[in-house]
Amino acid sequence: MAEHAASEGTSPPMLEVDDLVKSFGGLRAIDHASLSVAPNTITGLIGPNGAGKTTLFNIITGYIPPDSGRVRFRGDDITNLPAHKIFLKGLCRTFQIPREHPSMTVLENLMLVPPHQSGEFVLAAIFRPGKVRTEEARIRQQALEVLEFLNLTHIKDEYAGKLSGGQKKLLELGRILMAEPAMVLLDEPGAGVNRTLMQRITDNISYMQRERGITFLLIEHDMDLVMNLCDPVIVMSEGAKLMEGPPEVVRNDPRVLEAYLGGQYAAAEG
Ligand SMILES: Nc1ncnc2c1ncn2[C@@H]1O[C@H](COP(=O)(O)OP(=O)(O)OP(=O)(O)O)[C@@H](O)[C@H]1O
Repeated sequence: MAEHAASEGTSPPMLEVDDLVKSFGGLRAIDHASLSVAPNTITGLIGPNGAGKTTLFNIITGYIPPDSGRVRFRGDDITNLPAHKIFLKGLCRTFQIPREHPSMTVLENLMLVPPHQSGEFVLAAIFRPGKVRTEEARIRQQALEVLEFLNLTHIKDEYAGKLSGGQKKLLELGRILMAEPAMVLLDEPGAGVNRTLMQRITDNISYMQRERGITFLLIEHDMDLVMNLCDPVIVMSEGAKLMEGPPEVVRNDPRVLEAYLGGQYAAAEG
């Protein structure tokens, strides 16, 4: 974590959001939001309900256009690019990776992920079967390694539709590893999972950042997960960045408490 702090400011940002604005009718969901994510960090994005976190993710990943402002990924302006082009640039959101195919095995599900497999093309299979076989063998080997890493080898031949909710979440992380993106946006990876599984998910995200150099930006309401995993933490409130800092600083900042309590009071009054 200290390494991140040391490298901040020296390396160019992985992701930059510059003065974004997005309104839905009369409601300004994103209100001149600017923030950046440093490479090789697990950056947390927190904030009360309605702060604009999901809308921000939707704009970054090309699902909705902003009214104004820019998004840059590894220095490239990606504002208004279609979602699939952003994905191919290496910025991936978990649900962009196709959902598991319930009638295929866990192993087959992983093997489907990498883009541009020549095995997908019938003509390639007919005219260059050797190349297809080699590539398939390589992808199979990669999938087996991912399964071993996630401790899922014992269920590699199970149908994905039969997995428990927690196993499906781990398979989702496996699909990220297969896609080899530069950056992943995660929307509440800890939602609806028990503590043991939460720990496995946390460990896996840490591993992907540490060993594979993947940068993460994750929305999470579970403060334990945020405090254990993320550094820095960005706090959003009313459509813009309220503050950013290491988890222990954010946790104790009175502005953050006020933003959350304000939201709760508003909800209670509403
Ligand atoms: N498609 C939409 N049409 C109209 N209003 C929307 C739309 N999407 C989001 N909003 C509104 O924009 C505001 C920000 O919502 P958003 O979902 O981005 O917040 P959030 O921080 O992700 O909240 P939560 O933590 O509850 O998921 C909210 O007031 C929401 O009702």
